[in-house]
Amino acid sequence: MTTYAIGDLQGCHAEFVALLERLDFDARRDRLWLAGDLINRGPDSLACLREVHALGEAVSVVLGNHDLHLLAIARGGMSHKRSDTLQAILDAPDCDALLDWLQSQPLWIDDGLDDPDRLTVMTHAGLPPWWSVARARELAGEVESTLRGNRAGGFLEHMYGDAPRRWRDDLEGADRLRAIVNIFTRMRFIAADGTLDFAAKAGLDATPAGFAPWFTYPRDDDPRMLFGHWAALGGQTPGAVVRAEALDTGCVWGGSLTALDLTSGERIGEPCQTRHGPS
Ligand SMILES: Nc1ncnc2c1ncn2[C@@H]1O[C@H](COP(=O)(O)OP(=O)(O)OP(=O)(O)OP(=O)(O)OC[C@H]2O[C@@H](n3cnc4c(N)ncnc43)[C@H](O)[C@@H]2O)[C@@H](O)[C@H]1O
Repeated sequence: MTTYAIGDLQGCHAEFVALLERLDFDARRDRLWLAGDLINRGPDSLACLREVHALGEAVSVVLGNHDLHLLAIARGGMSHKRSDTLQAILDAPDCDALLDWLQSQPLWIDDGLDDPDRLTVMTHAGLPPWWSVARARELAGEVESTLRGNRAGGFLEHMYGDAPRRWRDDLEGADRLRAIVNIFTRMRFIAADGTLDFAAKAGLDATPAGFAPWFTYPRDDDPRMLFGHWAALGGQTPGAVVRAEALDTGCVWGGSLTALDLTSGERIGEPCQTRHGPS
């Protein structure tokens, strides 16, 4: 059995299928971790969602900001954005089943919790230095149980926003859940006091003054942290002082789709077939 972690699909279905073929992936034998943002911007989000859903127990997924955006449109009354490519999902006969499945997915997955040397965690955007693994897992669980419960619609209605920009343990209600979502699914640059920047999305040469990538801050523990979300990193984590491994190599922007073999550390790439994202 081989476990592979793959970065943001963003509707790049042809590349996803080609990558699985290149890996000789067998759902009866192998396992897949997907870093979220399965959909949006790319050409075939519906096929991506169906493909991942059909993999059943062979796949573990964390939710990304674009996955939550789809849920917010479908079930939180939010509006489409101009660059969205989500309509085919909303019009599909199996839309409800796909969305029910998506809404039940976690913000966080881990393996090897009982062994600090083997401990591997995955979230869409990363793990901030101020949360231990146990604390982060617990906080992800607060959002996951809300999404699975009867307050999900209200949560999705109030999920959007950049405030509060800094985590506090005494945050409550919608602010608390929004802060957790923003940290796990939108974080890139943070300040030393824990303030998040939501404006900068390019590479490290555009680091805003007073901020630094989340993986350049030390932690008290040393988990292996897999994340997607930040396409401009191109799969690199320059300056990292923790074990952070970037998986989003910007397939939708003309880059490639990358699979990381979690045991050997080998990276296998499938080039973008057609540049899909808006310029
Ligand atoms: N609580 C909440 N509040 C608000 N929104 C919420 C939310 N929860 C969910 N959302 C959703 O999240 C979005 C905001 O998230 P953000 O993370 O703020 O922004 P994004 O533009 O959607 O980032 P994306 O996920 O597409 O990342 P990528 O690196 O691929 O792309 C980012 C940029 O990188 C650039 N890029 C890609 N490859 C590059 C490269 N090689 N070099 C330089 N730039 C590159 C691209 O041009 C692109 O502009 C909202 O639009 C909303 O839909």
